[in-house]
Amino acid sequence: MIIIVRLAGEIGIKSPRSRKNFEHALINNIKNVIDVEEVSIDQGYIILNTKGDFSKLSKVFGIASFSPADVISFSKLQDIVDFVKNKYAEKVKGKKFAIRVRRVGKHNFTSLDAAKVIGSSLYPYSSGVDLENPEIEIHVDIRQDYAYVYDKVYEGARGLPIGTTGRTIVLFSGGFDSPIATWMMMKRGSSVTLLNFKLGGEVHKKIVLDEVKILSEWNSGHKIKVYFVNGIKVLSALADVKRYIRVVVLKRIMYKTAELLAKKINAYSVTTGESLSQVSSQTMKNLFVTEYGINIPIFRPLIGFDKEEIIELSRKVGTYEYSSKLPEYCAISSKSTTSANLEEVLESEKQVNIEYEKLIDEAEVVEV
Ligand SMILES: Nc1ncnc2c1ncn2[C@@H]1O[C@H](COP(=O)(O)OP(=O)(O)OP(=O)(O)O)[C@@H](O)[C@H]1O
Repeated sequence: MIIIVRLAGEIGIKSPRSRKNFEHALINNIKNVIDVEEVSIDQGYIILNTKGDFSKLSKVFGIASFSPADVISFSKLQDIVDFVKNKYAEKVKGKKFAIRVRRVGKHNFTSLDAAKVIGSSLYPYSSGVDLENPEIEIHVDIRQDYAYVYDKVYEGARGLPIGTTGRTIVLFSGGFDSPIATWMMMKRGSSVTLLNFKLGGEVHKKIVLDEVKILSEWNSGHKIKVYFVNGIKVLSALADVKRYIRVVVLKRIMYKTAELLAKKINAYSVTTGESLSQVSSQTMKNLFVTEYGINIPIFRPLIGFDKEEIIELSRKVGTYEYSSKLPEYCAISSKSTTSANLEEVLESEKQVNIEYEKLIDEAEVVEV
């Protein structure tokens, strides 16, 4: 079966060299998720020859849409008309239809001419033409001496192919936000490595891994590594830190651990699920204090999202069910200040004894 894959818009406007790299990465990613016997590139389309189930393409980033198609060669317009009539006369029975023609190459007819004759040949079998709301839409994409004919256009996930924009370390709590922040980075073509401060024992770990399993369906066949560090040990080291700044100090420890891990595995950013002022630790002032002195870009893809928007996305992505099971582990966040004092936080941090290298070395690493 032939499948036409349309590249997500942005890939099409890249320079020829980068476009080639993106196409190459996308083809490899596609091969990771479906059985491809043959592949070629044809003016903005990737053409796949596949035998198996192609539905997994809907979760491969970098694809705008895709269609199973017939490919026919022709020498005159009538050849196309005959093919479409043979294939669709039965299918348009009792239905309003539309013919959509796109044309590239030199021909002695225009796209409109082609649509008219193809349409006229099907008209007697149908309930008429409806260009606004057709019940069946037949597409004919004409090239020089061949054409793609199809009637289904499946939505792709858009974005950029995974693996094309660098690796990020995601601070992954397992709540609603960080899985969606992860998905947003994956959508922009990033490879992700997850870092979880395990605060709720095996229950916490299981929820995280269930979410990672869902996210890996969107990861174009690549594995996702999760580092579970001992969060309880970190919490106990914070016992003497004043309660109202404890959560800010904890977040700084998380950022620092993520920064160190990024350097170890050649990642170039840290991603979090923070959204401006969603909770007290996420006010602009507290984010400033939390990020102070951290020497790696911190990405917060959800910074401008409302909680409802994040939850809606989590239903679409598939993590909602698991995120909703996560109990509130950050009990220390109650009585937190919304305006931490930088000097006070830095001073308290000096009293906390954390061996960052050891935290990472002793982490349990699971690959999903
Ligand atoms: N236990 C944890 N392990 C790793 N990262 C964490 C942990 N807790 C919080 N984070 C990071 O800090 C961000 C903000 O967490 P916070 O608890 O303040 O808000 P939240 O709304 O509960 O976030 P989430 O919905 O992602 O759990 C999270 O999105 C995540 O990136």
